[in-house]
Amino acid sequence: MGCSVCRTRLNSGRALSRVPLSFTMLLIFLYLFHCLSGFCDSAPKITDGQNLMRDHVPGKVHAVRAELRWNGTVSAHVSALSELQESENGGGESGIPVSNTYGSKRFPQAIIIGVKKGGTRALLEFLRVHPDVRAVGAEPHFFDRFYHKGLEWYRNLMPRTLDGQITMEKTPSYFVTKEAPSRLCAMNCDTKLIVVVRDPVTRAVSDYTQTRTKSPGLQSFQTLVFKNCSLGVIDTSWSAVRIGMYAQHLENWLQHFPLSSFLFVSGERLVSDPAGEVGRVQDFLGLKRIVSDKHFYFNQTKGFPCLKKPEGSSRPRCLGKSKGRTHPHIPTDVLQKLREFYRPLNHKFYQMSGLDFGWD
Ligand SMILES: Nc1ncnc2c1ncn2[C@@H]1O[C@H](COP(=O)(O)OS(=O)(=O)O)[C@@H](OP(=O)(O)O)[C@H]1O
Repeated sequence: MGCSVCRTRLNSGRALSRVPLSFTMLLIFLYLFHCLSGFCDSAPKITDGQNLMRDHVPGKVHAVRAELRWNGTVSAHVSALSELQESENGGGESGIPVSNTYGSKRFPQAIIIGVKKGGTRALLEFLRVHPDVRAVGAEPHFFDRFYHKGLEWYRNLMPRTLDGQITMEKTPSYFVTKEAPSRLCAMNCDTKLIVVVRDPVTRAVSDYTQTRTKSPGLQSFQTLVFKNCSLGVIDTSWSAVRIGMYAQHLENWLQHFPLSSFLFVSGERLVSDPAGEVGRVQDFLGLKRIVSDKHFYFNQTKGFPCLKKPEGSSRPRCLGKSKGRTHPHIPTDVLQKLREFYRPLNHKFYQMSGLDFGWD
């Protein structure tokens, strides 16, 4: 019995030694193929990654997936994929920490600095469809609220980018923050600045609508907008009014940046012709015009253009409920007074920017 076992072992040993090298290679190849199909228990599954990325998948992920199909180095590429997920999620927007080392965190080369309620979120989401744009999801508020945290804190918030990709963020309050231009210039005076502007009257109503959503007991618009109601004097200390005084804010920025650093985007045209406005932005950023008409459709229920395929999703998506709210009715004479107040300021802004937005 013992001898027969020994004989068997000896025979199988000899047999094994005769196994051709090519057969071993075939086994290795089959194993790698098995893993790449997502069945290796020890390796993270690509399908899991896809679920994590359901909201934001950068264009570069497709390239990484392609590499996953054609190369055998599974773990390196899975970690690259994880990195892209984290970057796209604005360094943890999904709440799922993913470790990675792919690309590098850079200061933004372009920032959407304003204006509040202008359509800044729509613009950023449209730009994120571009494979060469990487952006922080949340508003960093570095140059207004968190400047004391230092530049490294700010840089760390940024998604990792590959060479040739543009890092972006949007914080609409920068446009009205006195210190923001000098602070931003101290970081990089060549930063490209994008300002989405919207008719200041509608913008003020939009701003008021948002505040009222948060504080339902808020006084009426007409109570807040006047310093002296009977004389029709507008209260410029009310932020909903002050933010729309674009010429004044631009003047502050022009102390530190040349006009050529700015691109003014029409908030109205961003709704009526999103591809046209995004086209201008892509040119300004020196990007190939990839985001085009074919990326948008008009959603009748929402009443706004939506993305057919947002970054990271194969399903159409509109912006959330806080974008495109129904505005309350404001008496026409109140709106008229506000329009008159803004008229000279708008004209000054048209002169300064070299663009007539046709608000009056
Ligand atoms: N495609 C699309 N979908 C939804 N909403 C759109 C879109 N394009 C522009 N807008 C307008 O964006 C307004 C909100 O502006 P912001 O994103 O700059 O607001 S915020 O400052 O970040 O709070 C928001 O203002 P309200 O309509 O007053 O809600 C919209 O009018």
